[in-house]
Amino acid sequence: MSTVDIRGVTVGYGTEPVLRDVDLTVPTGTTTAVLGASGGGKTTLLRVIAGFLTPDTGTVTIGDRVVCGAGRAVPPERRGIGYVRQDGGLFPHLDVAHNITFGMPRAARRRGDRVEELLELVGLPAVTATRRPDQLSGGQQQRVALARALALSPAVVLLDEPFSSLDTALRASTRQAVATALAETSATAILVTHDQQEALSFAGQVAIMRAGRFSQVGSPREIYEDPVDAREAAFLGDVVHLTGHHTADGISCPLGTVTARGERPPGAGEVVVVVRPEDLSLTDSPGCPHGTVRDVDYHGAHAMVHVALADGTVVTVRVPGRHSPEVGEQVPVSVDGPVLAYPGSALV
Ligand SMILES: Nc1ncnc2c1ncn2[C@@H]1O[C@H](COP(=O)(O)OP(=O)(O)OP(=O)(O)O)[C@@H](O)[C@H]1O
Repeated sequence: MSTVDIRGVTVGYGTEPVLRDVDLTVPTGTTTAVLGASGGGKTTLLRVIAGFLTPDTGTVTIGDRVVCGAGRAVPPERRGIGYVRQDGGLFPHLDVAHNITFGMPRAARRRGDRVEELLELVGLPAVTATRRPDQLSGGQQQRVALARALALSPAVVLLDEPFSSLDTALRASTRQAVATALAETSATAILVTHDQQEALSFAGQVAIMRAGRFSQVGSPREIYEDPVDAREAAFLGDVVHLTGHHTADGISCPLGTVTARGERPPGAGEVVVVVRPEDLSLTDSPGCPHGTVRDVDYHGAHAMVHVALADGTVVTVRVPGRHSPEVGEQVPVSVDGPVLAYPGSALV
């Protein structure tokens, strides 16, 4: 049983802390994605968990063992952790089999079927074993890197942006293979990424890191559908930001009078109304505004339709690609899903 528990971790490289009083619990056998902008401290967190960096304060517990803090510092090789780096970090002069068995005790290395077993686990054919890294695609190299990380049956696997160098198609298939392999080994995994789609689709829990702190930790749906503020909503996906005002009937905004879910705090004054383009539609409803299609970004499966409403506000509506209207058309815009509201004024 290897829950990873991080409590009150503060750490930096100089005078300024990079992580400030960070808490995170990753339940045993689950995957958490740490999502954040570049430079936010994601890799630093992995380094602390792995034991490459000692925090100034706080503790890291793996299972029932405190691995750092409270006067203890278990060295990296004794933490039971597998680490997959952004570039895979394979030894270029060794074939795949030797890359995978590199850290294994000699007795285990002699058991030839372990390599085959690990290759199968990450979805690679047994013939791959004799190839060198430069004879593999980027996605295959990342799968070998995972196989190597899993070779010692670690309780915890840390993945530092392992898919970021791959192109879109390879990225999706490699991600799927890695997710399946992790599920089969029941390892507790932490994936660091700055890709929102990757975080939402890969992990059971997503932790948003902003300036060295977690601004929100929750399931992918909680994070996407109920972000803590307007900035985080925009970080997680496309949004329409509008200024609204409280009235007796709800919040009045350019889309009409709407009822906001999850307003923080509920009450008075001006608010930022946040709605996702997929929660708007080009259909008529009582009291809905109309506008003129100003521009259409066609993406095949869907299109982003930019509509200028009568008061000059421009909103973006996501529609199925085959339903995209022509520029200049007059269209209604209805709210078709949840609306969020936060204190303050719309961001521009
Ligand atoms: N070895 C180091 N010495 C000094 N500063 C460092 C070191 N490593 C990282 N930093 C600084 O710490 C901050 C956080 O870096 P970190 O690599 O943890 O961020 P990140 O969220 O993983 O970013 P990215 O997504 O770009 O990899 C950055 O400002 C970075 O410049």
